[in-house]
Amino acid sequence: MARKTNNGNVKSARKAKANSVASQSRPSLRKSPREARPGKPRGLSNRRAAEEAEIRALEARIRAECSGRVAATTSTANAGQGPALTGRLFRELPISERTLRGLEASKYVKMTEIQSGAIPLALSGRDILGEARTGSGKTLAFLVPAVEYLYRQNWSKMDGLGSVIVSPTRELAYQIFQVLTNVGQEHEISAGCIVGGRSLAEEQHAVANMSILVATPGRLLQHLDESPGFDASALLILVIDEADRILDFGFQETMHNILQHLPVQRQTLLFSATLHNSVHRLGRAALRSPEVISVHHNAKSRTPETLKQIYMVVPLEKKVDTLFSFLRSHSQKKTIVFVSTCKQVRFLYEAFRKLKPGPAVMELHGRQSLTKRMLIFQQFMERERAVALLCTDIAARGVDFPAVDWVVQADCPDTVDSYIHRVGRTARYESTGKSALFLLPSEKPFVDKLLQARVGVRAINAKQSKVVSIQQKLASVLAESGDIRHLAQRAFASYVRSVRLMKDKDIFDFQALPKAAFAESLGLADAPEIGAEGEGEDTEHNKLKKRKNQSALQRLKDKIREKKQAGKQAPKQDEDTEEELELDQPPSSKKKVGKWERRQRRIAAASKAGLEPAKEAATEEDFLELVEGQREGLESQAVLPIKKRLKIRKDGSAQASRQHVFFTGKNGAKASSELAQLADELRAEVSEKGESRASFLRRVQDDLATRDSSDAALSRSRIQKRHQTMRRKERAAKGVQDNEELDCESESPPPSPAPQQTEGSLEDSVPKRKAASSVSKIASLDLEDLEKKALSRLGGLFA
Ligand SMILES: Nc1ncnc2c1ncn2[C@@H]1O[C@H](COP(=O)(O)OP(=O)(O)OP(=O)(O)O)[C@@H](O)[C@H]1O
Repeated sequence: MARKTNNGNVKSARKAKANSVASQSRPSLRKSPREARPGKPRGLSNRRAAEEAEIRALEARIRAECSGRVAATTSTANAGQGPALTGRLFRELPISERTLRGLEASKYVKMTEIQSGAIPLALSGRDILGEARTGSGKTLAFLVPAVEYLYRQNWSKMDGLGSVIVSPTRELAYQIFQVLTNVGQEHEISAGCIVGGRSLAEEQHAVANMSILVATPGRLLQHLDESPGFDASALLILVIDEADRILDFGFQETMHNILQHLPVQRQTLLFSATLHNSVHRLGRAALRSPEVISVHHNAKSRTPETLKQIYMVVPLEKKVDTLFSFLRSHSQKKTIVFVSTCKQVRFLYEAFRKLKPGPAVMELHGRQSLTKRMLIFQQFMERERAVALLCTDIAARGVDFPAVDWVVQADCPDTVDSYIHRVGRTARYESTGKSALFLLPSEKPFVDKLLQARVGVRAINAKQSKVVSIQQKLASVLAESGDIRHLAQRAFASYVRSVRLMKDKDIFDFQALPKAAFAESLGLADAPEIGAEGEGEDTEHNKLKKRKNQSALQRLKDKIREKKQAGKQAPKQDEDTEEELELDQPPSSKKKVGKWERRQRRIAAASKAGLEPAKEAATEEDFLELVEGQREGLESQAVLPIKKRLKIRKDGSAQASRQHVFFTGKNGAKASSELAQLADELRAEVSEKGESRASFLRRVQDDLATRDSSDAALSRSRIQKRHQTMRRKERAAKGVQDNEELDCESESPPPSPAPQQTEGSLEDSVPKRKAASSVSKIASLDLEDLEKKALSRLGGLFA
């Protein structure tokens, strides 16, 4: 049985037994299994003798059943017509009992199309270029031949590296390795997984003894270059999974260097759900007259038929609200959310952790440590529902999370191929799934590209009533936490930069991005600058530049905010601390609670986040509505109006520039409400006269807004004048002249000093009762004044 070592490698507990025998001779390079075997002495035990007999029988069967050449492109008979499984059993293949037991223990009995197409050819020693839809079982299509080849060669650790599987990401490498340990559990073959992010020295000790390695390209090359005793010169079989991604990731050079270390005479298998031209180019360099197995070549759709795909047109400034609302409406689902950059993941994760959309949120991106990535990966695998994984494209390829209900692409992918891989994280194998793509209005041409590539998507709108605005909440979160504000700035900058760097300028229009509104939607006061370097980040240089361009008022506000935040600054967490790994609702620490209690908790959480609890129960059907009058798959105008709200920051300043800002003086508050009442009355009157309600409303509101502050100042000066007049009259009644009074004052004991009159502290200069009556009088005076002016204007308009 295989056992795991500390560094995650798997070794056979009994592999040493055969080593001494195997090391006596190495198989010659690029021999067919049949040719390679005779030079290799085998053990003498009965079991070994039985295995020898089995191997001989297998080789005979492979020659008879698998060696016939096939056409350059093979499409299976029922390509794309039905379930992934064919009627063919693994047991029918010429493979060892050990592998069969491993497959059956993992519940693999029947083969999928790509397996039944590729495995027999691979067993016969052919090079293969294999293309099949996401989730169609490509992993077994290359693992079974890889294990079998080594078994038939009686390969041991003394022979060096016999088989290597190259994967573009650590997560995928880890997953392939897990499948390998299941399928190969009965074999006495040592296997390991080597990926970046671990100690090279620790791995160096182990790799020299490995017969099969699953590796990321960079780390593999590092070992080939630097690890003493690591010998790949006798390699039998090279597998490149997600070959196109390996090239996209810029691993071309690395792959070519790796190939320099490998024998020319070897078998090579190359697999992906999307094989494009660059893969064929690599294929020419790495493969010898390959068989092209393209299972879904003639299928109606390039994506699984059990996948329902929709898209929504979401303006950039509504994206975060829409994503939050989507998760809230699908709180019991298992969802993967893709965004363009690590920094967006970081920000959304921290923000959503605070605002709690409903499902537990998790984050996965390339800036996490390996340990953390693996932990999150494992945790998301194990969660069955009520969880949302926010991630970058590192989780887009190959990873096989079970039972994912929804894939949401919050940012448009760079290519159709990326789209196909992302949505492929759901509807895997025989299960169903759904995907939603958010497109900016300027990105709508991407739909045509999808349709041209045989990817059917339907236009859907989000129901307006189900989209909640979290902008105000985000602004508060940012005001409270300097760290999250910093993340928001970085998320903004990295997204904008990513759009600018996109190659497809027909889809990605950097100029069309509503940057200020986008920044506001993230809770930021204004858009961070996007410069050539250190873009949008809080570098000293950027801060200085920003300050220079700001108004004096803005600078003062920022200063106050910074001071406040300095007081509240939470202790900074180390990026890789274990606390950060904890989920919002870790399943292990959860006590079993009743339905009622769960609901109460949900309500409490929702009200804490300032959200109405009733909405939390909304279902996906409540959230989505089909765009009417649209042909399936065609573009639509899916606009998502979201209620405009007055955004008041913690420091009291209003956020949106076109908002009506109320006068905040003690008298002003009253005046404002009365003015609003007047405006209402006038509106009713005007609608009778037939003026457009909207234009009138705008006019009166503008008028009121500009007048609020000047009226308040006017009121104060009138009160002052009236008081002075009253005092003068009182004195005149007493027969005292102003100058006499002054003289008197200098001679008599000094009266208590008159309070200084400052703006907004009018009542302090007069007795309280008097002040109150004055305020109401002044307010009504102003109203009369305004009313007269408004009516005279209306009279002019409607005369
Ligand atoms: N023959 C089979 N019988 C039952 N389940 C299978 C079989 N083959 C594969 N599966 C299951 O189907 C799922 C998808 O398989 P796999 O990850 O190999 O797909 P893939 O084609 O490599 O997908 P991707 O293109 O996304 O990498 C896995 O959960 C796997 O266990």
